[in-house]
Amino acid sequence: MNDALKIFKIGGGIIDEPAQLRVFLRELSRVPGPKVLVHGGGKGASDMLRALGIAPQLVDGRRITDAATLDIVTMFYAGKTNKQIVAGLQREGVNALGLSGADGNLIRAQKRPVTEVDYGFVGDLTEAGINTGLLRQLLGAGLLPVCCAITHDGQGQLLNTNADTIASTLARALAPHYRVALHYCFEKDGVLLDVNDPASVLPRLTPGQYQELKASGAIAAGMLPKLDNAFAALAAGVEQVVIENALNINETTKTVLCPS
Ligand SMILES: Nc1ncnc2c1ncn2[C@@H]1O[C@H](COP(=O)(O)OP(=O)(O)O)[C@@H](O)[C@H]1O
Ligand SMILES: CC(=O)N[C@@H](CCC(=O)OP(=O)(O)O)C(=O)O
Repeated sequence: MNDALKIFKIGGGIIDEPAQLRVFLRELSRVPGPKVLVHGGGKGASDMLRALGIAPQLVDGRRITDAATLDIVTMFYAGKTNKQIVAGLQREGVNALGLSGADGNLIRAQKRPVTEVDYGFVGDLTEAGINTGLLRQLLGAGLLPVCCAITHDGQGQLLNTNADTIASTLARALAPHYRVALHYCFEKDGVLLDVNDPASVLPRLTPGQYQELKASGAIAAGMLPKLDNAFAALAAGVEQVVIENALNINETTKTVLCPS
């Protein structure tokens, strides 16, 4: 039987709040067994772009990434954010190793083709682009890989890739080698029936319920691409997919996705 592996994803809402990030990293250090952490940081990147006089542009939750934007998000995700998270894990006694997709050829992507929207330097992923051999070696050496949202195309071009998609694709690529649990962690306790009522956490969610709640507007905005990625992982052999509060990853309140 394969070993268990937990993949955690955190986004900009948590990363932007140093006290919350610290709580998450402490809780993560208490989770037993091999782990991978994937992080975004979209909120802070948008703040930094604005501070530098560039208006952030997002379409369906995906950032339009021109050359100047790519430079800044690379510095922000693969530099400041990744290294602060790694340093935070070291403080908790966890030997973390920060990586972009170019490092060790970890994540090779394809520049998104131009259709009605030109996303610029945005990378699309397939499971074949994930260097599972490297991840298995790092995990075998007792390291905790910390992966940021920057990938590469193998021809020297860095690309910006949505971090929810990276987490889902890593989980799918590693599913033949481990019993993978994928944890999407954010600032709420799970998927809510009413986004304004923190107590309305759905303990389980099926694809059918998701479609109904999407049609009624109860599930919207950033939760849509997150759940699309999450259900794709579940359908592709990832054993468990949960949506939960980054501050309470060792607690029981969360949304567990069910195949039917
Ligand atoms: N039904 C829902 N339950 C929980 N969150 C929801 C729901 N519908 C919309 N959302 C929104 O989705 C957001 C999460 O997506 P996003 O901001 O992209 O997260 P992250 O940056 O952590 O990846 C929540 O902060 C919330 O505002
Ligand atoms: C192409 C694309 O959209 N890339 C994302 C990568 C960061 C991310 O996904 O951050 P969160 O997890 O905090 O949303 C972006 O630049 O916003």
